[in-house]
Amino acid sequence: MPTEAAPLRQLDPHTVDELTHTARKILTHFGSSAARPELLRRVAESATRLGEAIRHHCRPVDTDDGLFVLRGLPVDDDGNGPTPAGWATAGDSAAEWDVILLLLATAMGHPIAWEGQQEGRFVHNIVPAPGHEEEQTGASSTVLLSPHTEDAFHPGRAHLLLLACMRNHDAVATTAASVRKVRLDADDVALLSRPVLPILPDDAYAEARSFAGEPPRVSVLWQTESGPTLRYDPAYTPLDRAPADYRAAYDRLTAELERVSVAVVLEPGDVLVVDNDQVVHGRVPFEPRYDGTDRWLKRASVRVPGRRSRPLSEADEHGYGQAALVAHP
Ligand SMILES: O=C(O)CCC(=O)C(=O)O
Ligand SMILES: [Fe+2]
Repeated sequence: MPTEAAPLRQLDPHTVDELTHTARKILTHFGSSAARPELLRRVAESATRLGEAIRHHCRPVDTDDGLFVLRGLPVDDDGNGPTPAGWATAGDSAAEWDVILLLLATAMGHPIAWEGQQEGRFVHNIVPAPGHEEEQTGASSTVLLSPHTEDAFHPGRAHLLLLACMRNHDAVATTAASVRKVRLDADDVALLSRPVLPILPDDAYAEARSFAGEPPRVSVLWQTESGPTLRYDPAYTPLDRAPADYRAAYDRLTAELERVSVAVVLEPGDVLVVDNDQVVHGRVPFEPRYDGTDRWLKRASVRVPGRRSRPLSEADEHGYGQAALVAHP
């Protein structure tokens, strides 16, 4: 898989100062990055005052890569302390970055959280966790995290995913594959645009996995005015229930996504912004260190108001009883 330069949006020093000072002020005022309604309100107010440069850097993805990297923000490696041993104990580790991500997310749309994931936090900590090495979740390490749409099981899933790198000593790559680079014949596209199979909730959602309702069947591909979009998570798609021709088309999509996949090695301070309708992302396997110096990302999810990138029928889905919490809608 080629390590390709992702489109880079380099922040200038003035913009970096503006963002970090704003975040520091908010954090000092609230004492914690835990996203209480008052903090989210303050973030929303502050975001409207951010300068034109930030707004420009936070514009939608504008290439078929379906992603970009914001670079230039500082990470205080010593000040951040050890990499948390799991999201549950992360607390206010690198809390200033939680606020920076919320500001960036707010400049792009509405940050969202899930009641059922990481205790409803708006910014998740992605770290390898003992006992979870082989899962298909962000807490895994020794297995390939296969390409997926984030929260593919849910109609309220993010339009944009922000992954900020705090630490990545072993240069472990995030993978990304854009549906806009995939070549499929018209029959495959037609087949995969039909709602044939459901996408079940992933292991990060304990409650949703025991939801009693009938799983809705969903389209994997969807055509929009600006090009195709996708909703894809093979690890949670019961492919054995589909007819052979559908499975074959799905396999060809998988092979194409593999062909166009790129490896993005995030450096501390990088914020990878992925369009969750155009790009599936994953991560290569790695050996966890479990010594406080492990790879450490922070993740925020964004809904973009008014975006029309998905089938209207998604509005009827139950979302397995999971509610997305939307900040300042
Ligand atoms: O660890 C990564 O690079 C990506 C993990 C992931 O899939 C996620 O955080 O949603
Ligand atoms: Fe993910």
